[in-house]
Amino acid sequence: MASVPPLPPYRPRHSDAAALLFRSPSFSPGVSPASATRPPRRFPVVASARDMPWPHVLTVAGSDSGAGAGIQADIKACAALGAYCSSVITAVTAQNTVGVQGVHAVPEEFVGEQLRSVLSDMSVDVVKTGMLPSAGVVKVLCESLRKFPVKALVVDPVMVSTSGDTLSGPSTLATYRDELFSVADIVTPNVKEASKLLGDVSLHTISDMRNAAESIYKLGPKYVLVKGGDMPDSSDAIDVLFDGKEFTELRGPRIKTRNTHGTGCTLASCIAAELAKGATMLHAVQVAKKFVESALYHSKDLVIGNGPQGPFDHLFELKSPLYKMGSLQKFNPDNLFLYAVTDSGMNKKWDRSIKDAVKAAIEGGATIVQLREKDADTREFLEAAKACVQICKSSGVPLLINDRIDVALACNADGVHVGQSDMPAWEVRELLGPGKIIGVSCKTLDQAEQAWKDGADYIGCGGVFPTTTKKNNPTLGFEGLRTVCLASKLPVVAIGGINAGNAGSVMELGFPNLKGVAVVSALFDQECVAIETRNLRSILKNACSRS
Ligand SMILES: Cc1ncc(COP(=O)(O)OP(=O)(O)O)c(N)n1
Ligand SMILES: Cc1nc(C(=O)O)sc1CCOP(=O)(O)O
Ligand SMILES: [Mg+2]
Repeated sequence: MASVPPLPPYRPRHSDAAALLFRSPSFSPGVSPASATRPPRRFPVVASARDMPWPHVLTVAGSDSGAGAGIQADIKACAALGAYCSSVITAVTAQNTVGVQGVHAVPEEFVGEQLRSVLSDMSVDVVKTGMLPSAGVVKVLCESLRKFPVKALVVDPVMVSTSGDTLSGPSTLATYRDELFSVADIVTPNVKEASKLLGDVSLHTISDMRNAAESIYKLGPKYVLVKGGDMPDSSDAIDVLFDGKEFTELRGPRIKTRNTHGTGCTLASCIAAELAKGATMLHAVQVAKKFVESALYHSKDLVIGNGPQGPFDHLFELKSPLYKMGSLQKFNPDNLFLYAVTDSGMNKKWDRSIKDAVKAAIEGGATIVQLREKDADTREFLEAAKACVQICKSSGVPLLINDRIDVALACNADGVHVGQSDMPAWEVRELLGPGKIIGVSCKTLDQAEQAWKDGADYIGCGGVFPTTTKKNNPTLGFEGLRTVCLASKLPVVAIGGINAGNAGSVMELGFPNLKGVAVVSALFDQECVAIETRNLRSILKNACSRS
C-alpha cells in the first residue's frame, strides 16, 4: 500500500488555544482585554459533580513499565474517550520497546483485595481484563464479578505480547475458556491468540478468522472480535465481529508505523469505555477501531525507545483541540440512500429559508442532508447551520456542511463534504477528528483510492447526468460511475442531474457499494420539497426491490 500522506510538522496548537483561553493569571471569563468592546460571555453553570454520571471502566491487567500497553494504555485510552478508569494490577512487568525483560505476578489474594476495594465502593460500569497471569487470578476475578456484578465484561485474552513474549501459560488458557469466556460480553483475540485459544489452528484468511470467531463464540461470550491487524498479506487491517448470527467485517487502512505497542489493550479499553457510556456493541467496536487507527496515524513518526515496537500517543487530541470526540457519530452508509443537498440560489428563488428547506426534506424522508450554500454570508450561514443541526439531530438525520470546515466545527455538524479543489480530506480529518463524517467528490479510481487512504467515510461520484446546478461539471455517465464504484473501498453516492425520471435506473445498477443518490434541483428547485422528496424516496425503494 502506498503510504498515507505525511503529517504536517508538529505545531503545538493546544498552547495557542490555551493562550487564547488563559491570557493572564488574572483572566476571568467575559472580561479578557480582547472582549472589552463585546458583551461579557456567559459560561453555562455546571451541575454539581454528584449529579454528573461518569462512565467507569475497571481494568484488571498488568503494568507495563514502558507505558505503551497494559494498565497504562488502558487508563490513557479511557481518559481519551471520557471514561474514568480504575485499575487492579495483576502483574508488574519490566518491559520497553525491545520486549519483556521480566514479569512479577501480584499474589492472587492481593488481586482479590484490590478488586474488593474498587468494586465494593465505586460504581463500576464495565470491567475490562488484560494480562491475567495465572488460573488463580482468573478464578478470583470470576468470584468478584459474581459478588459485584457489572454491566459488561470485555475480555482481551492477552497471552502473548506483541513482541512475542508469553504473558500467561497453558493452565490459564483452560481456565480462561471454561470460566471467563462464559461471562464475557466480548472477547477480543488477535489472530495469534485466537489460534492459541483453539489449539494452535492456523489462521491465514478472513474465512479462517470467521471460523475462529464462530468456534470461540461457542465458548460462551456474547460477541467475539477476531482482530486481523497482524495478518501480513493485507493492505487493510480487517477485524471480524461475530454475534452468534451475523459476521461484520470492520475494515481500516493499515497504518505503516513501528509504534503499534499496546494496540490490543487500547482497542479493548475503548470498547469498554464506549459500553460504559451506553453504546451498542457494534458502535463501541467501530469507535474503538477508529480511535486506534487515528492514534496510530497521529503517532506514526514519533520516536520513543530504540526497540522495534514503540508506543503511540493516546492523547493525540490534545494537539488538535478542535476535535469533538464527545460527539462521535456512527456513520452508517445506508444514510446515503436519499441525500438532500441544499442550494442557496434555489432557496432564494422559492423564498424559503435554509431551515425550512431542510425541515421539508426531512419530512419527505431524506436520509442525510448537506448544506451547500455557496453564496450565503458566513454569519447567516452559520446561524442557519446551527438551527439545522438541531432539526437534524432531533430527527436522527446526519447533517454535513459543504466545503466549509470552519462552519462545520462552529456548528458541531456531523461532518463535511469536500471536492478535489477543497481542503484535502486528510487535512479535514486532522481538524475534525475521527468521529466526524467526511465525504469526498471523486470522478476517477485514483481519487477514490486517495479518499480511502485519507480517511474519508464515503465518496460522491458524478455527474452521472448533465446538470445545470454545478457549472462546467463533466458528465461521467453510468460507465464512469461503474468504474469508480468498482474501484472504491468506500460507500458511494451518485450525484448530478438525478431526478424522479432517472433515479430508478441509477439504483438498478445494483453495485454493492452504491448506497444512494444525492440530489439538489430535483428536491429544492421545486414548489413542494417534502412531496418531491417523498416521491423520490418511493422511486428509490421500488428500484432497490427490483434490483
Ligand atoms: C454528495 C456530494 N457529492 C459531490 C459533491 C460535489 O462537491 P465538490 O466537488 O466539492 O463541488 P461543490 O459542491 O463544492 O460545488 C457534493 N457537494 N456532494
Ligand atoms: C454539487 C454537485 N456535485 C456534482 C459532482 O458531479 O460532483 S454534480 C452536482 C450538482 C447536482 O445537482 P443536481 O442534482 O441539481 O443536478
Ligand atoms: Mg466543494
